[in-house]
Parts: sequence; C-alpha cells; structure tokens
Amino acid sequence: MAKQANLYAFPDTASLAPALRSYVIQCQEAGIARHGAFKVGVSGGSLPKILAQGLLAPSSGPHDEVKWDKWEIFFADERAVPLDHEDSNYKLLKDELLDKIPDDQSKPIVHTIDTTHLNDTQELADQYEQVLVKSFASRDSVKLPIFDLLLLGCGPDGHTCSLFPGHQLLRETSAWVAPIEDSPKPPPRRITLTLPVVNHSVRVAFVATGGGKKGIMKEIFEEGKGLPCALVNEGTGDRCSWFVDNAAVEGVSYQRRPFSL
Ligand SMILES: O=C(O)[C@H](O)[C@@H](O)[C@H](O)[C@H](O)COP(=O)(O)O
Repeated sequence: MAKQANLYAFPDTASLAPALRSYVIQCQEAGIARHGAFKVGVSGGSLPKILAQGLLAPSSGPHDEVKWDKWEIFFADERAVPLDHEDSNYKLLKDELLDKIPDDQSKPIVHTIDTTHLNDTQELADQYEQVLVKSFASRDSVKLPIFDLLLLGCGPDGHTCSLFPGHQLLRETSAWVAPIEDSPKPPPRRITLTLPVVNHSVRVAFVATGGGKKGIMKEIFEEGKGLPCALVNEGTGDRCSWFVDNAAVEGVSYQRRPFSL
C-alpha cells in the first residue's frame, strides 16, 4: 500500500504547538545539514499564531533551538495588497511571529512580494518565481524548487495555498508561482505556489484546528474527490503530516499516529 499522510491529533492547540515546534526544528536541522539553511514556506490563516505559540516558547536545550539566522521564509501564497494591508499574509506573520522574536536573537530572511507589481498579478507571480530561482539556483538547472518544509492551512472548502477546488490552477504544470484573479475567498487577487512545487517539498505540514473543520477533514481523508488538500496528501504520501486538534477530526475514519519524531 502506498505510504499515506501522517495524522497527528492533539487535545488542543496548547498541546499541538510544542509538537509542531519539534517537527519544525527537525526539518530545520535536516535543511541545515543539506544546504546550510532552512527554506520554509508559510501560509496565512490561523497558522502563524499557532506557529508562534510553538516557536517562541523557551528552548529546552541544544536540540530544541530555533536557529532563526538560518531561516529563509517564503510565502506559500500571498494576496496582491501592500505589505501593511490587513489582508497581507506577510503582515499577519510579522504581527504574530516576526515582531515577537526577542531582540537578542537573530532575525530570519523573509522573502516578501515586490509590491511595485500589485497591479499586474502575472508580473507579481513572475517576480516571486525569480526570488525562488535565485534562492534555489537557476530555473534551468532546477526543475522545481525543493522547500525543506511547507507549513500550510486547510480551508473549509479543502483549499490550500491559493489552490481552490475545481480551479484551473490545479492543472498548472510549468509555473512555480502562479497568479489568481478570481479567488473564491476574498481578496480575489493573489499569487500562489503551484501544486507541483507543493508536492515536491521535502516535507509538508498542515495545521487544522476547530470543530468547523471536521466536515472537510472527512471529505479529504475519506473521499478525496480531487480536493486540493487531498491532492497534496496523494502527491506527498508520508512526507506530509497533519497537526490537528481532536475537534477537527471528530468522526473522521483515518488512523491517527502517536506523535514522535
Ligand atoms: O489565503 C487565505 O484565504 C487563507 O490564508 C487560507 O488559505 C487559510 O490558510 C485557510 O483558509 C485555513 O485557515 P485557518 O487556518 O484560519 O482555518
């Protein structure tokens, strides 16, 4: 049987966050061992807050250190808005996490969109793809960028990044970063990593919490039906891990795994 996504369920966010921290640190160490840096993509939603809960906690020792100076942060998707706009995923990450990193610690490199191209989402996407090209070596020599980790959310319709159910963007096979002008969830104009890039990541972690998620979690894990989150599960197998609370997976028939590294 093909290897399947890991489902880790916790009683609440307070117990999920430290496990997510351990998982992220493991990915960080693997990235540093591979290429001297940790290249991570993040999305918006509730993720930055839960991530901050885990990552800003005090270190329990040398094997539990967040090495911010090695981090290169990218956005799995971003809205075509200024960086200080309420809809900006960068602003969300900045407010929830980046601004709270203590002053005596180094700061990560953060790759934001180039807001001079906000009026042209194709150009915005192309420019962001060039940021990836520079960081992951030239596009000619690298077929797809390989993130050490993508940290993603799951929308109530099963979307992830800005890849929405039934949207033609799910069939994109060439671009690394694509524009979308008709996102069913506002704001409509965004850019997003494409499905091949997501599925090529060394590891993918979803964070989904709250009882509002259980209907869509049932669909993703029991039926699939081509939902974007299910396509990532299928494309990444056991490289994919879900960090959820019990409420989000109540009644979902899929084997939970005890969390351990
Ligand atoms: O760009 C967006 O529309 C949101 O960022 C979205 O993709 C979010 O990640 C999911 O809807 C999960 O949201 P929650 O984590 O808040 O449930």
